[in-house]
Amino acid sequence: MMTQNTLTQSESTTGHAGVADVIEVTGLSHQYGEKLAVDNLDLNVSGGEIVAVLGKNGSGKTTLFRVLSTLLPVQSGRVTIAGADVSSHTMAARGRLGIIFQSPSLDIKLTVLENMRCQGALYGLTGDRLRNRCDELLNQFSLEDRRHDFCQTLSGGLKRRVELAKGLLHRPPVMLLDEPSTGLDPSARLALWDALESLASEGVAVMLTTHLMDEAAKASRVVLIDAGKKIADASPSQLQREVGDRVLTIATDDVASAELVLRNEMNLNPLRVGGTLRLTSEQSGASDLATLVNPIADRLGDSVQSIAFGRASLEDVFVAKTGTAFLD
Ligand SMILES: Nc1ncnc2c1ncn2[C@@H]1O[C@H](COP(=O)(O)OP(=O)(O)OP(=O)(O)O)[C@@H](O)[C@H]1O
Repeated sequence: MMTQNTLTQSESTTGHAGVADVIEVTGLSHQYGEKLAVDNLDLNVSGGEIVAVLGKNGSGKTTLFRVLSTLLPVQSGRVTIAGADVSSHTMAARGRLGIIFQSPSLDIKLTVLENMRCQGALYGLTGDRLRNRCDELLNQFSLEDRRHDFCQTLSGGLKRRVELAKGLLHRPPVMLLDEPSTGLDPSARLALWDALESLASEGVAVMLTTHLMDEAAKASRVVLIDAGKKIADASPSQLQREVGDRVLTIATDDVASAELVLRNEMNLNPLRVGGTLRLTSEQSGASDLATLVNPIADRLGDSVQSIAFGRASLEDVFVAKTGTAFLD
């Protein structure tokens, strides 16, 4: 039987084709009834890049992921995966994708190897080709000694590694991951990122969605989305430089009063982020933010809990671009 995941021989791909193979999204919009979830979005990912699509809950990440992974139709705009248009050449596009969903896709009653063999069969891999590819991936993800273990006995991190290995069986040039760190402990996250970096170093285009700032900060590029719109697209360090690189964070007992003092008495333009006030060089007009520390401390007096001078974070970038906090 031909399943959704089965590829015909002519549509399947073999091997990574390198940096020319990219995700190309042009003018993509997606609506659920009246709700515009993705709004005229442009996005490109080249082979060898790890691109994190970062947005708050409800910003449109999953919708974008589902359109790219061919689970939702393209309503408006164009999406190509390694040259295959997902609307007109859906099966070819799917064959060029490795997809890791947020919810685990392993059959926990099967062993690691059995899970991989099932996936291989779906992609038309059999015999020596399948055996050799399984061996290669089990080795790459340090899973050789777990190959005959039932997946229900594996930790969350190991399960994720099996999912990655499964997703790569057919050597896709593009890897899509939806919130890949969900449910992983810190060491499993590190292992996952090692695996993603090694994929990228082989020329695979890696795109992941996340609502975690620290995860996005590890990517080679961050695409920030808000209410379905792309609001920034650059490397984490470029984005941080855009907001002035350095940020003064002021924590006080009464953030509303402190904000008034800074605005009215010191002619500064702080942004309120949660219970703190943040100032970049741009907002303060001061080329050296450090010179503001003592005057602000004097003016706010005892209500100041702390004034911290540090590097801008992706949170500051989000605040600067949208005027709202990332985490409310
Ligand atoms: N099937 C649906 N029907 C109607 N509205 C939907 C549907 N799926 C998503 N939405 C809405 O579209 C918007 C974008 O949702 P989406 O799930 O893509 O965002 P997200 O960034 O992935 O959020 P989360 O991190 O919470 O999964 C939200 O306002 C959401 O409520």
